[in-house]
Amino acid sequence: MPRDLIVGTAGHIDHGKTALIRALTGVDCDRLPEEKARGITIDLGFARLDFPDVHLGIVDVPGHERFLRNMLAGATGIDLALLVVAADDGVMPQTREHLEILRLLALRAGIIVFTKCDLASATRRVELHSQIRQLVQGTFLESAPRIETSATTGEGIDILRNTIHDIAKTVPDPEDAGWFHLPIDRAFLVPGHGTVVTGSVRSGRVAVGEELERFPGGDRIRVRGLQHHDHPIASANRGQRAALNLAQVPLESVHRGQELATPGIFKPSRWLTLPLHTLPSVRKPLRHGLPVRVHLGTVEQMGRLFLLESDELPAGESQWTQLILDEAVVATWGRPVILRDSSAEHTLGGGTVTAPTTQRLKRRDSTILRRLTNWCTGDAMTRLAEAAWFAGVEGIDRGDCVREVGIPIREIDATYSEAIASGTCLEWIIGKSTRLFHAEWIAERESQFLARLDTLHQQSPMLSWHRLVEVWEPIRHRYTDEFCQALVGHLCDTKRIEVDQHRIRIAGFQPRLSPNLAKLKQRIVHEFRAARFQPPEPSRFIAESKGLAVHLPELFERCITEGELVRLSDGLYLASESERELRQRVTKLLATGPQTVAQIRDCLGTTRKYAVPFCEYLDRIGVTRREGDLRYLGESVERSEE
Ligand SMILES: Nc1nc2c(ncn2[C@@H]2O[C@H](COP(=O)(O)OP(=O)(O)OP(=O)(O)O)[C@@H](O)[C@H]2O)c(=O)[nH]1
Repeated sequence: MPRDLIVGTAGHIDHGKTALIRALTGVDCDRLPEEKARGITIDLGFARLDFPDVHLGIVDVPGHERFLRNMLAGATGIDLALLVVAADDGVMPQTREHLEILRLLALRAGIIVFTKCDLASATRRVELHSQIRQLVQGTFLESAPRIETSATTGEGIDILRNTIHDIAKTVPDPEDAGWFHLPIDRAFLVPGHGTVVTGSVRSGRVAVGEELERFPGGDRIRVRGLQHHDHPIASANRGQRAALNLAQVPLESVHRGQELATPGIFKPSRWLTLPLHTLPSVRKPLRHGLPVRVHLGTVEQMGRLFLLESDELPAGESQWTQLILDEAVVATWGRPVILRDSSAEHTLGGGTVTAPTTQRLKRRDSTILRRLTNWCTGDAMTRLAEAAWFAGVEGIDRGDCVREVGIPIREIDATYSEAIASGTCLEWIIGKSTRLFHAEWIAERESQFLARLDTLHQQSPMLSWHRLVEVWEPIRHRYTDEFCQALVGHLCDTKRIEVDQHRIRIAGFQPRLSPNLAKLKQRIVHEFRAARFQPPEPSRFIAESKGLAVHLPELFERCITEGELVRLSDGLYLASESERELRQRVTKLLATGPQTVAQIRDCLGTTRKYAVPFCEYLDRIGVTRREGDLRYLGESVERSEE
């Protein structure tokens, strides 16, 4: 199977790009009547150049500075550039600008083509080589082949054709992202067929009959037919020029700048975050808030610059930047963006998108800047983790990974699992969907939550529990209820909190007593000890505890958990020593034979009021056993004696 690649021209107006493509392929790319009349290229032109092992789609771009937006739309999808320089003119403004744009588009392969060499003497040609050597120094074209040609005499055309073939063979196979993406660069009507759009396929594959998503808008459209350089094809793949016949789509609704993609990958956003590099030719520093013209794929959109590191970005420097666009666009990690000034006179700079959907970020925040750098330069797992960190409470899912991490679909599962296995990310079920969160981001939320709970414990040290809503209230506006539930569940699973229905507390929390409460507790215990088998009623302490009465139930609970009191029944307590003595005395008495409640009462030196519930308590715990009016030794005692 031959490979498919896209070749694009670049260079100053009238430097012979269109004539060169005609000489190479026989195709005249200037198809508009106005282009023919004025002798200049206005819009993109297309041709093909096929070799047995590689098929090249050629995009011819205009050189005129006024049509730079069209040049950008064409240059966005190319794999190999032909930088065209007319031998008589030499390096001119758009030679420089187009080269800068190719660099910003992160192009790696290209050829320098000197045209109109029939007009240049041998000395001029030498000069030209030295001029271009200086221009391309330090760029991807530094060691590119330089071919002297003339479309008029045919000089060098065959050599150029062979060189294109050789270089095309060296262009590494672009990674197959596994999903279809085509930025639309043309739309027209074909009588009898309807609307047709064309573009360079940036990734993946589409077949006739498949459904795609169209952006902006996100509506679904069906591909009724496909063509490749005027020939019907069943499917179109990366690196091909493709024409798609769209079913039931009126021409008026389609235009350059729209994008077609496999459904579910893109998410429109008005925010793009990227490290922005300014061109050395920029005349004055770019200011924070500057209105700019943003080119992304074939899209051109007005927006503003938000500098994240300082208030100005001088020429030839880089800085983390957010672009806020007037209307939402679609991007993925690694997609190139070019910025021009608002009046479209100068290219200012560009970069590749790191965060395609992250909303406004805090400026001058070292954590954010460090994490953005990780997201930009890290391996797939690091990028995924950072995307999850920036997604915060939203988390990310597998679909988001394609867009935010820039990895092929087939690698998602492995990267996703690695992030979980390494402990970098946590996978939680939120409502009905499974989302991935950054473990550190979650840890920060957990600390906030625990700190809040701790504050409540400190404010009410006697209270063992707090209502969940009370803990959650101050921060709930930032998180969904489903997220709150997942967070509490995780804190509980990891044994950092205890949950009792809608009440929570820090695991192992023991209420602390204020001095007044400690005194009250001491008095209670003292009185129970002194009263022995005629214990006071708890309600007795209400009057004397004044404002502390509300804490009495908890105070009694605490006396029990600390082993000072034993609860015999509702409202009836004994000091622990008395309860032990009760069991011993009654056991001893019953060892002599069965006894009535009255006999037990006398043995304990108490009243009937207490003797009856004491006996019932002893029955319950198996110390005694009732038969009619008599009490016998219970099972637990008999067992312990066996
Ligand atoms: N003598 C000579 N003239 C040439 C050659 N190639 C192109 N020309 C002439 O140069 C002029 C511009 O050529 P084009 O091919 O339209 O230039 P272009 O770079 O495509 O122009 P734009 O796309 O408008 O920027 C035309 O009049 C061509 O006939 C060449 O090799 N020798």
